[in-house]
Amino acid sequence: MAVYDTLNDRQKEAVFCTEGPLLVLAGAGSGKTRVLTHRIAYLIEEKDVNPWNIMAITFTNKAAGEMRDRVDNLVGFGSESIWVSTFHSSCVRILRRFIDHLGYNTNFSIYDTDDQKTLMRQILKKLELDPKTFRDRAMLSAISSAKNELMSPEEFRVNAEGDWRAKKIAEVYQNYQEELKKNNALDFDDLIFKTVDLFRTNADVLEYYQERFKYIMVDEYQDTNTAQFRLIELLAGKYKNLCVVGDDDQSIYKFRGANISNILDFESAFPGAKVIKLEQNYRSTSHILDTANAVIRNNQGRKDKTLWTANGEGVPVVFHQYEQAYEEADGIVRDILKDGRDYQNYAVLYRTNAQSRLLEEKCIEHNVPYRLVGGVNFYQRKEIKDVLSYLKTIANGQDDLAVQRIINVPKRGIGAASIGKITAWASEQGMSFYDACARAAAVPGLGKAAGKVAVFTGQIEDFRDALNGGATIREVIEQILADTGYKDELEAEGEIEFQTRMENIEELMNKAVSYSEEVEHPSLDEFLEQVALVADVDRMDDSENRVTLMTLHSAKGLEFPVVYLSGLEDGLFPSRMSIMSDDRTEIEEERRLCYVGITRAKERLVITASRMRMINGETHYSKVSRFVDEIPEELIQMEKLGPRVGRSVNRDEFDDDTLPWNKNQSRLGVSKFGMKSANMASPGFGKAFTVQKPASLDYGVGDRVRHVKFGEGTVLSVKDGAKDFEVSVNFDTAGVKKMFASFAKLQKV
Ligand SMILES: Nc1ncnc2c1ncn2[C@@H]1O[C@H](COP(=O)(O)OP(=O)(O)OP(=O)(O)O)[C@@H](O)[C@H]1O
Ligand SMILES: [Mg+2]
Repeated sequence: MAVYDTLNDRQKEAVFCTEGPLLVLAGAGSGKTRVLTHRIAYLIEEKDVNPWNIMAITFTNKAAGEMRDRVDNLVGFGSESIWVSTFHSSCVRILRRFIDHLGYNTNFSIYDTDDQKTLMRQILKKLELDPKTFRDRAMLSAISSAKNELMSPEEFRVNAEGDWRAKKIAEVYQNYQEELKKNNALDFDDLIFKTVDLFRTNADVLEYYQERFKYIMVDEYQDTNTAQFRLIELLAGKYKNLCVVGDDDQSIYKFRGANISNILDFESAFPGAKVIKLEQNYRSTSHILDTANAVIRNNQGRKDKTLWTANGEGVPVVFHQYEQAYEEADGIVRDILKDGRDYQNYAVLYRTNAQSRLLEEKCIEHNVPYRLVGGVNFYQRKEIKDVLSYLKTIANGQDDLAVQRIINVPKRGIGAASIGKITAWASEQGMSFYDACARAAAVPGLGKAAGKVAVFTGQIEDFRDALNGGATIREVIEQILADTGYKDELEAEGEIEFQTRMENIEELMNKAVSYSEEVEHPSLDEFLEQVALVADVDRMDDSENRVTLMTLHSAKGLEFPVVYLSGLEDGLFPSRMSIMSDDRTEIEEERRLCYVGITRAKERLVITASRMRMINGETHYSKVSRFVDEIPEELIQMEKLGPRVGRSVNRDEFDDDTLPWNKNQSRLGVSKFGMKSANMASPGFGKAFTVQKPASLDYGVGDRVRHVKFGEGTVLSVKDGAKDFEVSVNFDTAGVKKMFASFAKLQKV
């Protein structure tokens, strides 16, 4: 029984209690997931339960994979026939077998968000509903909520009585379901909805699965929604060997229909349920744990839990406030390098995906390998590549790939065949693709497309004129988005995608603004050059030893020796929306998210914030997050930093009076200032691109130097600019480039 010896008594109790409903309700890091894996092992090894009869449900595919690994390690055999999967993938397996009972074909397709939107747009058109009043995204979200609550179109209609808009939505829902069925398709929410439907209407199918899954376990139970609850209730209906583990303090998916009462009402839903509370945290030091407890204590209406640890105090939690968001990112990466462990020991967590951009950049700049979880590398994102391709085309039009990328984005009716003809003629004439486009009328066989190409080059010329006439890069980007119809095309894809993509583009615009503020004579060429330096991530090696960058939401259930919680600013985290909401539970959900973040850390927790952050091209001044204020002073250490990287602060200095707002002025603690005033307010403003200017350079004119991207070259000139050395290098293959010394990091060879 050596395996179980590593469990404490409470954990053992939970592992050995195999029959009947069981709720393990416990705080973070108390070994809930560990109980589940050991319980599976115990069932198989000690209770002779056939692995085939065990189902374990986790929240993400990643968690499912980890759980299977853990079970594999413990049991070593038979783990492949245990169902360890997410709700959705379990349901797909069930439906692939039995959905014909509901009149679908078992080879049904699963619609992703894009498919859903396409379908929805068709329906809105068919029903002649004004797409401004009935936005596809809003419709889909209403339908999703209905499905999460197991509400059919008919029920929706009955509920909608007397409400004109709701009645319309009911009609949309009805049509949407009919179309899905016609296409033999299910959307994501249908997977669970239809499985519940199948079980409710087919007693024999339900019984088959009840017999099959004699033992059911659910991790992260606090985040199940009503439909998922029903599903579990049905499956466990016969044997009632259901073990769920969760932590009401970690419920962070209310916006996806998670219903916290599933966990709070477990005992009434499953009479005779045993409840076990785990109180020892094995993950974190007491400083970290006390910090987490101090924060979550501010939520009302929670089941009070005591959580202690024998891990010792550990090092204090550290808090840094930086002046600028890029300094914050830089400070984090430098701290990682200073701390000096293998990279895989670190996770940097943030509230919104847009925050990853600066972190990625600083990792690249400092040569720190990283993995971005649940997101695409900023510069690999379609919209960023598109906008950069426009800028490259405007800059000189010599980058054929860039021009070809956007010649039909947004759609201008210039097809692959036309592009092929232009390409062929361009190479025949020995000119660039863009130059050929500019002479479209001369391209043989282009026909009607020639006119469309001319419209495109006309637009590019307009943008060039604007730039030459003094427009800023940001203004040109805005003009591109509006004049080409790019923004409209994005918007047509649906609200969620639109918002995310626009946020990313806005990040790029922030970058352009920072750049323009920084240099005396900003130029598009130089901007693109600087972007190219950081956009190049290909040289990253492929090893597992990387820093993890991810949102707080995707960090659930995971643990890391060192965790950085970044962007702890009122208005960002907690989010501006939650602060403005009259519904107190919104802030409480943010606070739970903060609790999740803090409790990911095993040994070291570093909390960071920035006083200024660019959001949508405007500088926002933010107060330190209220969550930081909830941490008792004795637990948190304000560390002094060098003046260039960040200013040392102690809590008194955060007093509202010292900052350019006061409590009464701004409920949000966020004030907006125009760029100029922001610049005056802080002499250090706007250095998103430069690292500290080196005191001197160890190379001079005539020396040979190496650059990570451009290779070797000879230094042509060095200019001692106000903020940095400007170095001009003639690279052997890449030609002459002008760059900032601190940024280019040239090595003398
Ligand atoms: N009895 C124990 N002895 C030693 N280590 C333990 C014990 N119980 C749990 N741990 C370790 O503590 C850490 C946290 O455990 P686990 O991930 O199971 O907690 P959890 O309650 O699921 O956390 P979360 O709420 O974040 O999901 C893991 O590294 C686990 O291996
Ligand atoms: Mg867990």
